[in-house]
Amino acid sequence: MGLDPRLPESHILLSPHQMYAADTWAMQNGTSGITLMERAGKSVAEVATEMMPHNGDGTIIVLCGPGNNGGDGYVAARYLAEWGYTVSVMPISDIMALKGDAAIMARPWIGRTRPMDLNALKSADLVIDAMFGAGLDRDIEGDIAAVIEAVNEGSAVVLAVDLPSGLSGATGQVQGTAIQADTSVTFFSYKPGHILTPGRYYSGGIDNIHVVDIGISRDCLADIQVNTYWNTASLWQGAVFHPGPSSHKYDRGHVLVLGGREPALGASRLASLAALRSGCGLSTLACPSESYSIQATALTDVMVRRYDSSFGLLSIMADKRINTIVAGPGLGVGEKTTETILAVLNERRRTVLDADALTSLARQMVQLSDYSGQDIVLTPHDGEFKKMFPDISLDDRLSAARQAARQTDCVIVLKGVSTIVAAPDGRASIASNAPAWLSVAGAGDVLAGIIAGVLAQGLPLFESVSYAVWLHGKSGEVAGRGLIASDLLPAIAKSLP
Ligand SMILES: NC(=O)C1=CN([C@@H]2O[C@H](COP(=O)(O)OP(=O)(O)OC[C@H]3O[C@@H](n4cnc5c(N)ncnc54)[C@H](O)[C@@H]3O)[C@@H](O)[C@H]2O)[C@@H](O)CC1
Ligand SMILES: Nc1ncnc2c1ncn2[C@@H]1O[C@H](COP(=O)(O)OP(=O)(O)O)[C@@H](O)[C@H]1O
Ligand SMILES: [K+]
Repeated sequence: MGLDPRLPESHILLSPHQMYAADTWAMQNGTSGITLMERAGKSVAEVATEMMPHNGDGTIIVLCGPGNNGGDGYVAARYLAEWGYTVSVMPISDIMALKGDAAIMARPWIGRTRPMDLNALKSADLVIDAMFGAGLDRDIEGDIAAVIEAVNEGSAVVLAVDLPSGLSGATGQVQGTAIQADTSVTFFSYKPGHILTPGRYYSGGIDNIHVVDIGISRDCLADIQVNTYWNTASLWQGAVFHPGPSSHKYDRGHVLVLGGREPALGASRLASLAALRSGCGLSTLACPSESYSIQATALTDVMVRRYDSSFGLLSIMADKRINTIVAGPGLGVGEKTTETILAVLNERRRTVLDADALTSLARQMVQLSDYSGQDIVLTPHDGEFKKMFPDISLDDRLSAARQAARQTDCVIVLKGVSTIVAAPDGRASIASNAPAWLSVAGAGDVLAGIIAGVLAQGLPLFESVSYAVWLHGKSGEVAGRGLIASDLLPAIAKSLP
């Protein structure tokens, strides 16, 4: 079982560097490194027993690396041997070169230590991967890569200690090659690499990543600048708006969606309906005269207005109750769209820029940072991101989203399997709840509408956008396999927390 996302602070993610700070804090406040390692290794052994036949049959091999991850491995091997399992250690480096806590923990190991044997690894029942964890600092190559490949090709069930070896805890990327684990045991908190993809899959999937308490007090967090979060209820539940008995629709905001011309008329309809479903009080779709009658006929719950120029748009926006704008879905790419967006931005409402708006802005190189201090959300998928930020590499998506947020002073929603929300102040959330079948035409339009519908309710920006991304993923799960974008609309209502 993974961590319960409703637990307070379960959303905190610590990078490997921050985790070192937490370990150090614990050691300076009375818990020795040996004690932490003893608890870490014991918890690994406990999880291992759940992965083995209960009659004690089967063989376990513990692959031990040159650092403290290897130290955890020696402790786990000792407990498993004590509990009657057939366990051996296969070190991947010279045992005499072990240092510090790992050297101390290797000493009491009196069980079988065997030389590297790839065939034995392939046919073991369980392999415990204690090669590298937080200390991975370069790509895996050569003999160690061959060990990893043998484990991945073999039939053994694999338990990773802290992180699958070869996986970066900071980025979720594979460095050279990585262990494909069935289960992982990590300490104190998840790391970003467990939630980001592909790291989440290498770690065994979110339900198979155990977070265990090794006695580090939460007080350490006061000294660590936590700024990365798992996008779950514990992050935003305090910020979600629950209408009270006397609440009125005007308390819940009014979203204006800018619609365009054929052939993408459905996109803006999806966004305007998604906004309503997400709890805003009113939703209006403004569209050019030529598409007015089509949109007005298609929509019952959304008000439809016409505008043919920026001036026309401004007269609609003279209604100050309109507090959130969505521009992009079906709007068309070009100078006219850029002009419309600039007119909207000057009105200083909360604004979601998606799809065609992003492509248009990328072509015109508008300085979004000129609108600094305004609540603007950009929702690029990878293609749009590359056009908007050609100088930012997407190899490390978390850093990329953060960099773009800083550069534009906007909130960036970098869409994908693990959608990232990054704020200009450095905070970022990573979602893990979107099912693969959410990737359908129009799903992005629905997301833009959900974000606007939540933002219209006036709650804090970063938490609101993170919540909206979660709600979108949850709606995909509720709508189920085979969904089309419009199926998400009724599913939003069923997914509201
Ligand atoms: N006292 C502590 O600090 C605790 C540490 N813990 C464990 O310690 C781990 C971190 O320990 P370390 O900092 O020693 O780091 P690791 O044990 O993850 O690895 C560091 C060692 O691996 C080598 N290395 C890194 N990348 C390599 C590559 N690509 N190819 C070959 N060699 C490579 C480094 O040169 C170094 O010798 C955590 O992941 C966790 O499992 C836990 O026991 C809890 C307490
Ligand atoms: N493999 C995947 N698993 C889960 N969600 C995904 C996956 N691929 C894409 N998504 C999500 O699907 C949505 C697609 O949005 P987008 O690319 O804008 O599509 P469109 O423009 O057709 O509406 C985004 O919310 C994205 O995060
Ligand atoms: K490991």
